[in-house]
Amino acid sequence: MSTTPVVRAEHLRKSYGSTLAVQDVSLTVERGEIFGVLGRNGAGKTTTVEMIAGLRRPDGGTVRVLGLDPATQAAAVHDKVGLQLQESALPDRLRVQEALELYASFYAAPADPVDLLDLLGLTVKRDTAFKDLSGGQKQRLSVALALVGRPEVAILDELTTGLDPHARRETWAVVEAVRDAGVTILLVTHLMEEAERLCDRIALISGGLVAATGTPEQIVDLAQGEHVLRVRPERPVPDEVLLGALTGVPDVREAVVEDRALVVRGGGALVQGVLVALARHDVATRDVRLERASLEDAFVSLTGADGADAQPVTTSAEV
Ligand SMILES: Nc1ncnc2c1ncn2[C@@H]1O[C@H](COP(=O)(O)OP(=O)(O)OP(=O)(O)O)[C@@H](O)[C@H]1O
Repeated sequence: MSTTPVVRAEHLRKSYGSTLAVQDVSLTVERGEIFGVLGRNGAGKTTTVEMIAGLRRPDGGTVRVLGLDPATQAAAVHDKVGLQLQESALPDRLRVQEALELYASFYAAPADPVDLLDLLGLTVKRDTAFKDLSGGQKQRLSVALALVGRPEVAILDELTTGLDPHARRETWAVVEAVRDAGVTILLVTHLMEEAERLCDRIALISGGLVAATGTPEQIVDLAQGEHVLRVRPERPVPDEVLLGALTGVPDVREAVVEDRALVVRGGGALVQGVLVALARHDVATRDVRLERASLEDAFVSLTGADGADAQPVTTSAEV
């Protein structure tokens, strides 16, 4: 039995003057999942979620949130969507619980601030002024504020940017707790580790287009270089002999020598091909390790060149 998706966006398009921020984005978010919108800075992620939240009107395409049109049914969408946007700021002296109570007063049937403080690990900070919170605590408060209207879906934009690794991990745990409490989550991030750790499915956005959609594993598999094989020769072998042995071996896409180990990227029957080729060149091996390529490898492979804003890709792969 299929249920209505929480979010269905089809062929969204949005320009700012001559900047085509979102060229063609389609995505579907199902109930109960953490869905990641992943891409580099400037890829069009925030513009996409702002159209989903009804903060911006698309130039083209359609959005439905729980069957509602955010452009024409803004009030109804507002009741069902909790928004945590980049860099939310509150008055310095406002205390944590006061902020929650203030936001709760905007809703007819808000969540209990005490429960939210507990869920987000802020109970001990409830009397602390906003300016005295750490970066991670401010972010958790911003999530609490996004949840105060008891939304069915929460949009969290660059939630952990600027946090140290410890605070980041704590925030991830909070996001999972929120999902476990029954809220569907649309998570905007440029951090691949975050997407891999948290998301059930991801839309990888590049140049205003969807480069790939799927689970983190599916996206990794889609990318070239599905596997990374690391082989250490038993005795020292010159680099050129190691690399030369791989000439013509099918499925090898890239090979380098790192710290005396041969590191080979490729797909298909990579292990067999490499080990047979080395044996033919009398290279005995020990310590053979096959690793799956990371989402980071896939990200680079699917969104083009490394570095700043990626070039638009012209194909979209739905997996
Ligand atoms: N209000 C605006 N006016 C003009 N151009 C804008 C505006 N907002 C975004 N842009 C441009 O649109 C493009 C997409 O921006 P958007 O913020 O959607 O990307 P993003 O993927 O969320 O990036 P980031 O991670 O840096 O927030 C960028 O080139 C950006 O400079």
